[in-house]
Amino acid sequence: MKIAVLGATGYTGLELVRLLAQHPELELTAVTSDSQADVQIADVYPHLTDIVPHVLERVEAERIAEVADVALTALPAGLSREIVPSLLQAGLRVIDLAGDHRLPSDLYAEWYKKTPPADDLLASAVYGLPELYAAEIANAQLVANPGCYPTATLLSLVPLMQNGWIDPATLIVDGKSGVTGAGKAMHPSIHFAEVNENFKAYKVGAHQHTPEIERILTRESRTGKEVTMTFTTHLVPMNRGILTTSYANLTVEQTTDDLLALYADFYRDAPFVRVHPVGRYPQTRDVSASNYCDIGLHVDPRTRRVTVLAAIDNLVKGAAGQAVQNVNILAGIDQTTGLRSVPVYL
Ligand SMILES: NC(=O)C1=CN([C@@H]2O[C@H](COP(=O)(O)OP(=O)(O)OC[C@H]3O[C@@H](n4cnc5c(N)ncnc54)[C@H](OP(=O)(O)O)[C@@H]3O)[C@@H](O)[C@H]2O)C=CC1
Ligand SMILES: CC(=O)N[C@@H](CCC(=O)OP(=O)(O)O)C(=O)O
Repeated sequence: MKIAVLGATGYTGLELVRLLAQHPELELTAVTSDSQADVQIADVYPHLTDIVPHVLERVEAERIAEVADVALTALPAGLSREIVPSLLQAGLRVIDLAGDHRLPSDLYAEWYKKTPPADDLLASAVYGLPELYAAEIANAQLVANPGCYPTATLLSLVPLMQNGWIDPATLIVDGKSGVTGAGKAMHPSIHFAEVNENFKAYKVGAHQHTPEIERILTRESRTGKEVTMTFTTHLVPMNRGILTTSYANLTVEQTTDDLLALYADFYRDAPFVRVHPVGRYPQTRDVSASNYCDIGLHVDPRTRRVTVLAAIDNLVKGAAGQAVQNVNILAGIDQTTGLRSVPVYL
């Protein structure tokens, strides 16, 4: 299958290029950029010298459809919405890494403060979390690749939601992200001096991933009751990685061992989810540059609350790796193809 990466000069786009350059069955055939059009990608990013020969081009749907079967859009929110319809019309299948096709139009307008895509397009988009929706992804024309925080949060909470073992009204999620999560566009709040030797919350009560997480948890909830949660995101002075910590009251008398057995069973066929044993908890270093999501949990017998932790690499399982996993599913090949790389511990 031939693949085009739109927004190849951005952080997730570059990660897509890296993964596709070493993928045994997918072929990278086009890369786009607006600011660096007509320049060889290796001249912009010398680490790609002698590895990726492509010249960056401007987005032109018909031309991309001539050389590719699938377009991966690693573009800013709002821009994907403008470009995706022309890609679909040109006959491409699309995996959108931006948030534009993950929410119904009212929630998108409210949380992204942008004009939403057309309702029929949103209705046709499949939410691309392979551990839950692989069958739907396989036949999709448009896949909405999940957000980074939602990937870690959903994988760490869905087993409990499906079984009704937590009270969703008590759910609190803390997210911590490395700085590449914000993309390469410079903003004063992510200036080196603002981030280095500092730790701060951001978008408190206003993070755009809140409705994405709540909707999928509601869809997967045993009771079907609408889930609302408290969600607070924090910026960590490191390049890659997300760690989420979720807290909720248990509705059952289960122990840590019981819950871990549930998770082990739930993810028995999920090659990228690793459930830690009792007393071991995920850390970002264990998943860095890999497509793994590590999960660990603890039931506090004093409070009857569970703490669930998950770690992912925001650029890989939180974006580009998950997108390649989704392409593998579209292509009908093993979903781990090209994604089995060992995490980079140091
Ligand atoms: N970073 C992360 O961890 C995650 C990001 N996402 C989402 O994925 C998308 C991409 O994110 P990220 O890679 O971080 O973003 P970046 O800001 O790093 O990259 C954006 C890309 O879009 C291109 N671009 C910007 N404006 C235009 C334009 N007008 N026309 C054509 N191309 C344009 C840029 O190319 P150039 O500047 O060369 O023109 C660049 O290649 C975003 O929607 C983001 O929210 C999702 C999950 C995780
Ligand atoms: C550290 C940091 O700033 N991270 C970004 C992640 C953005 C993102 O992934 O945006 P969409 O999923 O909405 O496209 C944030 O928290 O907004």
